[in-house]
Amino acid sequence: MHLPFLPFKAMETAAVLWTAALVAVGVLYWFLCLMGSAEVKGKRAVELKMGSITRDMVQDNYAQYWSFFRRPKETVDSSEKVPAFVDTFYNLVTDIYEWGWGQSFHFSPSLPGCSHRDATRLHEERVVDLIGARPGLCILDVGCGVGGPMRAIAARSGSRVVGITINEYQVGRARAHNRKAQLDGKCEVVCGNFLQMPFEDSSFDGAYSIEATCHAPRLEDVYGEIYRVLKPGGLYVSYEWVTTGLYRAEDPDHVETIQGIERGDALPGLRAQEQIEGVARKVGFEVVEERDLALPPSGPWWSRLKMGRLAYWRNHILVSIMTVLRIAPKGVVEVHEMLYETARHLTRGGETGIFTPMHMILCRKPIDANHKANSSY
Ligand SMILES: C=C(CC[C@@H](C)[C@H]1CC[C@H]2C3=CC[C@H]4[C@H](C)[C@@H](O)CC[C@]4(C)[C@H]3CC[C@]12C)C(C)C
Ligand SMILES: C[S@@+](CC[C@H](N)C(=O)[O-])C[C@H]1O[C@@H](n2cnc3c(N)ncnc32)[C@H](O)[C@@H]1O
Repeated sequence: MHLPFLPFKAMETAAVLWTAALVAVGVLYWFLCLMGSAEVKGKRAVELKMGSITRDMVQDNYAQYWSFFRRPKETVDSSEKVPAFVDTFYNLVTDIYEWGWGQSFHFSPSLPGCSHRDATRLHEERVVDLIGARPGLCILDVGCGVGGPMRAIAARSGSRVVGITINEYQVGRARAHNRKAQLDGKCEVVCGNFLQMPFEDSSFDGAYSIEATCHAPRLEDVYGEIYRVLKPGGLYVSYEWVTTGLYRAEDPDHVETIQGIERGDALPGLRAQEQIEGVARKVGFEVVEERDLALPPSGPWWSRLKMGRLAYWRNHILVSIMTVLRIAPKGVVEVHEMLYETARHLTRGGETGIFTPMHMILCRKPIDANHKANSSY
């Protein structure tokens, strides 16, 4: 009487097992391939590469980077090697940034009721108004990353934008994004060092840098180059990473936070807010306006970092699984851990108010600059 019931039970169990297996495969696929892709889709977890570094060299490159930027600030500061290590840094982090943050590698004030994506775009479009970018002008993006800001600024203003980055891998990514966004007619990307730019004197109508000049060992070198390539009367705006007036060098917590930011972001040494204006004037600029865009009424720029904590854990599990499966090269877990630590220090810097990534300075190259320069020789 019970005989027909047994096979039915076995079939039911098998069906349950098969369904569970299928669901598990589906969840794994979703976890590995779909989830955690950048806000503007383009990078997925399974596509993480380490820039132009070959798989077997990732761990070595990370070790070299870490031992260089862990050194006392005074020895990093003056080193001629900084641009090469910054290049290594971006080989290591570019894909992780795109995957976990998007195509714009900077912060923005959080705005109530506004998505991160919109807040980012508005922070970028502010540049258009500040430097008066418009159709027919050619604008320089100093330290352009993979071109998120460049595309927003070209689309909004109608200007042609030329970006420069030291990292060859970013050049390839930026050009691919430009083509995909059908902005390759307006946006151009060049690989080079912003301390010695491959551009003619007085060749740009305007210029901007978003969270990039902090990588220069001496700010006067990059500001001097920007001054050189700008046309007289041209405007330049920069969003600078600086310590604020609340920073106390005698407070060990402050020092630990700032050093943590420097180590994890390839910075030769953060400058103080009040130094920026003097450097701009020293190279010849007139300073039109200077303001910390992080101050109220702006919402906290670090809230996006805090909200992302759960996602960082998921990402940590993902990169660990992918390293075990040999999909990602060895060393990615360490790089990811370094970024996690950096996010902690950046958040602390924001919460204590000792650090801002958006000290805005707007400068003009004097209209009679070339005349002045010629007559002084
Ligand atoms: C201007 C610079 C970069 C600023 C930011 C774009 C990046 C600073 C710290 C980065 C991140 C920290 C944590 C990562 C997280 C652990 C990972 O799972 C996903 C990516 C992060 C969120 C990553 C994204 C970019 C940053 C916010 C510097 C270099 C001058
Ligand atoms: C944090 S990213 C910001 C990128 C971009 N401005 C954005 O907001 O998305 C800093 C950029 O500066 C570039 N950079 C740093 N040092 C450089 C140098 N010496 N010459 C050229 N580019 C440099 C990096 O390659 C990177 O593209």
